[in-house]
Amino acid sequence: MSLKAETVSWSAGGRLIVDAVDLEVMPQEFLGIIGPNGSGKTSLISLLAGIRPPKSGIVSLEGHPLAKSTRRDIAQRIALVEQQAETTERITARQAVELGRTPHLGALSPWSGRDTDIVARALDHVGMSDFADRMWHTLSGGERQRLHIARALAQQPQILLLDEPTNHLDIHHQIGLLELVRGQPLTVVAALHDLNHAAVFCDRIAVMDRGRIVALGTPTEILTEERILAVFGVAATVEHDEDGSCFVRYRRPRPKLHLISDTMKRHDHAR
Ligand SMILES: Nc1ncnc2c1ncn2[C@@H]1O[C@H](COP(=O)(O)OP(=O)(O)OP(=O)(O)O)[C@@H](O)[C@H]1O
Repeated sequence: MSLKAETVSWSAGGRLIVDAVDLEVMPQEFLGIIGPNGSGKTSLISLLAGIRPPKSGIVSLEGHPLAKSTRRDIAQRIALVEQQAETTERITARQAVELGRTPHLGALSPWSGRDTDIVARALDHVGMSDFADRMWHTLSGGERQRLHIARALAQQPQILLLDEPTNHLDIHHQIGLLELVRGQPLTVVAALHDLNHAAVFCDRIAVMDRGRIVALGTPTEILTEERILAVFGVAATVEHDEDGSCFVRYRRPRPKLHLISDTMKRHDHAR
C-alpha cells in the first residue's frame, strides 16, 4: 500500500515546521527518516499518520486523501507508534495491546477468539507474553516500548509509522525490534537517530533538515561523510562492506587551538 505526501506543509507557533515535503513511500519498503533534533521528523510522521491535517498539500493512501477518510478507516490501515506514547489508565499489558484491535471492532464485529489470537501473537512477537498480566505502571520503559509495538502489530495495519522506536531499548532489543518490524509484510516509515540502524535496516533513507527533505536514496547514497558533516555537523568516516552495506564511525571533534593553549597555560600556572 503506497503512502504519498504532495507538497505538504505544516506550521506551528507562527513557524513553518514541515516545508513543502514531497515523499512517496513504496509498498513494503522500510523508509527511514533521519535528521537533527527539531528538523521536523515527528511532525512529518504525524502528517503521514493523518492525526494532524496539513496546512497545505495532500497526504494520500493508495491515491485516496487521508483528509477525506474517517479516523477508523485510517486506523484500519495505518498504525502509529509515537515517541512519548503513554497511558495513565490502570490497565494490564495485554489490555494495552488489545487496544490495537479497536478499529476492527464494531456492533457487527464484536471481540472474538480471532482477536484474542492476534493479541497473543503480537505479545509473543515482541517477547512480552510473560508480562501479559502485569499492570502497565509496573513496567519498564523498554517493556512499554515493546508493548506499543505489539499494540501496533495487533492493529494489523498495512503501514506502520514509528517515531524513534528504539529510544528506550537496550541494544539487543533495538536490533531485535527493527529486525522484527523489517520481517513483517508491512510498509514501514521510521524516524531513526542511529545512522547505523538506518544503514542496516532501511531500503531508503530520507534526510530532514529545517522542515525539508534534503536528500532521499539508498543508505549508501545517503550516508556520506560530506552529508553527515553538513546536516549533523559531525565528522565521521563511512566504511563500506563488500556486500554493499555501509557503517558510520564518528570522529571525536578536534579541540579548538585556543582551548588547548588555555589548558596549557593553566597547567604551566599550576606548576
Ligand atoms: N505544537 C507545536 N507548537 C510549536 N512548535 C512546535 C510544535 N510542534 C513541533 N514544534 C517545533 O517544530 C520543530 C520540529 O519538531 P519535531 O518534533 O517535528 O522535530 P524532530 O525532528 O522530530 O525532533 P527530535 O529529533 O528532537 O525528536 C521543533 O522546533 C519543535 O519545537
